[in-house]
Amino acid sequence: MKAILGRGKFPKNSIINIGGSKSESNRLLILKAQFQNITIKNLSESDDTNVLQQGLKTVNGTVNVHHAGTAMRFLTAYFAAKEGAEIILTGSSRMQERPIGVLVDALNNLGADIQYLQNEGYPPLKIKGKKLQKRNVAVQADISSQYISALMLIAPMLPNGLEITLKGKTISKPYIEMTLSLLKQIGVQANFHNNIVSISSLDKIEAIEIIVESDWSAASYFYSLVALSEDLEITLTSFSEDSLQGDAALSSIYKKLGVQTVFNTFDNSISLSKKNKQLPDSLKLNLTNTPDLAQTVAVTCFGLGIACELTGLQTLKIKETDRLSALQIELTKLGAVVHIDCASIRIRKSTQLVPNVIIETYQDHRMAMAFAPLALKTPLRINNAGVVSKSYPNFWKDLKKTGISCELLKTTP
Ligand SMILES: O=C(O)C1=C[C@@H](OP(=O)(O)O)[C@@H](O)[C@H](O)C1
Ligand SMILES: C=C(OP(=O)(O)O)C(=O)O
Repeated sequence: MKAILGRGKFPKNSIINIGGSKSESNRLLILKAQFQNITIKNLSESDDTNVLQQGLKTVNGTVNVHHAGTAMRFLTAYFAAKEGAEIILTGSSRMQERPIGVLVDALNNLGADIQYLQNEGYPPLKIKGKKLQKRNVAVQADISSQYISALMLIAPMLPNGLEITLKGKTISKPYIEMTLSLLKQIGVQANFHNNIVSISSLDKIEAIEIIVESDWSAASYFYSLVALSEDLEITLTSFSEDSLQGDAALSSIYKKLGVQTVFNTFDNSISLSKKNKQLPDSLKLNLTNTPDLAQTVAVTCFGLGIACELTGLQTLKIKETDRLSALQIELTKLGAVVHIDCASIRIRKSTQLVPNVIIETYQDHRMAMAFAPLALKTPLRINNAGVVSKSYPNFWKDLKKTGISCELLKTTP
C-alpha cells in the first residue's frame, strides 16, 4: 500500500484517540499471564501487542512474533521460566538479525534451556521451560533495555525472585523504570538502585484494574505536525503529565520547537498548539532515554529548516531497520545534507524541500509515520504505508482527521 499525502482542509481542532501504549500493554500481558486477576483497559491494538497475546496462548509449538522486539524478548524469558513449555520462537527475517544473545546468556546462566536454531546470538530459538532457581545474574545494559525488562517481568514467578546487576552504560532507562513501576503497581516488591535491580518472588496479588495510558511515541507524529504547521491545534486523549513512558519528554522537547502542551486534568487529554514562532537556529539533543523519538525529531527539524544534532543513538541500528542510515537516505532525497556516525545524526540547516519525493519505509513503522507530517510542507508519497500497524494501525485514519489529505493506494506485489 502506498500513501499519497498533501495538504487538505484543516479543522480548527481535531481530537484523536491514539490508543494504549504498546510498551505498557506488552508488559501488562506478561504480568497477566502470571496473575490472572489483572484487568487491562485501553490495551494497544498494535500488531506487536496482538502477536504477544497470541504467543502467550501457546504451550507447545511455534510462535512467530514477526517484527515485534518486545514480544521476542519478553516471550523468550517467559517461556524459559514456564515449566512444561516447549516452544520454537521465531520472527521476521529482520528479527533474525536483531541480537538476543545477552538475554539468552542471562537466562541460561539462571538455569534455562534455550538453544539457537540457526545463528548463535539470534532468533529463532528453541526453548524448554524450566524452574529457574538461581537469584543473581549480571547483564550488559548498553545494547537493549528490553533484555532487562524481560528478566524483570518474569522475576515474580521465579522461586527466589531475581537480582540483576546492570553492566556498562544503561540505555533506554525509562523503559526499565516503566517495568519497575508496573511491577510495584500490582504489588510486587521491586527496586532499582545504582546498577542493581532486585525483585521478589510473589504467588498471588490482589485483583487490580490498570488503564493503559495512550502511546507517547505515537503522539510524537502529532507534535511534529503542530510544529510544522502555522496554527494547527490537536487534542490527544488518555494522556497524563504523570506518565510511565519516557517519551512523555516530548512536551519539553517540542516546547523548544514552538509547540505548547496543555495537560487537561479534567478529562486526561493533552492539547497541542503552536505558540512560539521564534525558533532556534539549531537543536542539540541526547536521546539515549528516548530512542523512538529520533526519527520524528530529525524530520521536524529538517522541515522547520533548523539544524540539528541528535546523539546517544547507538541502538538505532538494531531496531526495525538501521534507522540512522534509513534517515540519511530518505532525508537526502528531500534535499537535506545529513551526516551520520554510529551513534548520532547531524542535519544541516536547509531551506529547500524537494517536492513529490517517494519515501521508502524499510519495514519500519516509524519511518512512515515520522515522514508523514512533512506533507504540510510539500506533497509526498510513502511506500509500504501498511507498516504503521506494527504500533499504530489507525495512523492514516487519524492523520486525515488533522486535515492532511491522504490517499491510500493498493499496490500489486
Ligand atoms: O521496552 C520497551 O517497550 C521498548 C524499549 C526500547 O528498546 P531498547 O531498549 O532496545 O532501546 C524502545 O526502543 C522500544 O520501542 C520499546
Ligand atoms: C524499536 C521499536 O520496537 P521493538 O524494538 O519492540 O521492535 C519501536 O517501536 O520503535
